[in-house]
Amino acid sequence: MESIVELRNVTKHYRDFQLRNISLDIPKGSIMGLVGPNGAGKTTLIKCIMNLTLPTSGSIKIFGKGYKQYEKDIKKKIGFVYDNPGFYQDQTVKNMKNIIAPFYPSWNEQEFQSYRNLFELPANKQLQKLSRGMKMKFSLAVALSHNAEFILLDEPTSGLDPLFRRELLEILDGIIDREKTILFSTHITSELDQIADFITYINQGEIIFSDAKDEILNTYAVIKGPKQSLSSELREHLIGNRKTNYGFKALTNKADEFKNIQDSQIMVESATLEDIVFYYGKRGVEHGSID
Ligand SMILES: Nc1ncnc2c1ncn2[C@@H]1O[C@H](COP(=O)(O)OP(=O)(O)OP(=O)(O)O)[C@@H](O)[C@H]1O
Repeated sequence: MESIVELRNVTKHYRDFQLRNISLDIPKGSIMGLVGPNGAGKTTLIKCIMNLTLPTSGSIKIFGKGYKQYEKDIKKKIGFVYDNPGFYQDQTVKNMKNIIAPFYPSWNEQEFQSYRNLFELPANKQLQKLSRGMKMKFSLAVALSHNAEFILLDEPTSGLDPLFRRELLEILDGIIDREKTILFSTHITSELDQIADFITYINQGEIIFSDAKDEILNTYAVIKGPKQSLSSELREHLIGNRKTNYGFKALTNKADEFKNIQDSQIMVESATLEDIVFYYGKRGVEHGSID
């Protein structure tokens, strides 16, 4: 499968934070969701992919090309949505669009106007007078109007009302039919349930898993049982163990093995993405200890 984005052993060192050894492939024509808690490194990773910050080490190829030689070519084919895109805030929607459009040889004015109407963006309002959600919509309308092959969205739904969030997901889902590739970061796992083909979960600067969504949902399960069933062997397979009134509750990445478990008191349930993210978040503090 052709990869639109290829990261190999990418690191980024800040004083108090490190993005560690990130290797990632985003297959052409797919939607990848990037999820992780606050401060996990999602925006840092996205900035590396956009060449807005230089990795400390490792290599990045977009459309099979490196930024050193092909920055302009690459950037023209990316639609980037985030909440501080460096637009001139004193310009109106219409003027800012006129400044941006010539940068893209494949700018599609008709498409921009149809998104502007759909998003109810007032042409003559200054950007600084738009709400956060409206600014995000403007950024989105720009990103979707120059026939970008790769669309990168950093928390595009933050600041958007639930109705528009849903509409946005439908738009993203729809444009995939036209062979585009999408990476978007979010805190809302239900959005990934709806549209993502692949999920990458990062925590503390490291990829914990990156795989096809269906594969992930098959790999993980939520395990519940009474305290007396919690053998040391069982603990080895549990992630984010939690004490409950009944006994324990945890995640496992060995769902298959638990399907055949002999202990009739242990319950095995399908895990949702929200479960997976929740239990991994608990991992550092509670792994293997409920006593
Ligand atoms: N320019 C910078 N200089 C120093 N540290 C930085 C810089 N940018 C980000 N960081 C740190 O890197 C860590 C990861 O930040 P990042 O914004 O990538 O996380 P995130 O996963 O996007 O978080 P959130 O979900 O809260 O937006 C944080 O601890 C942040 O303080």
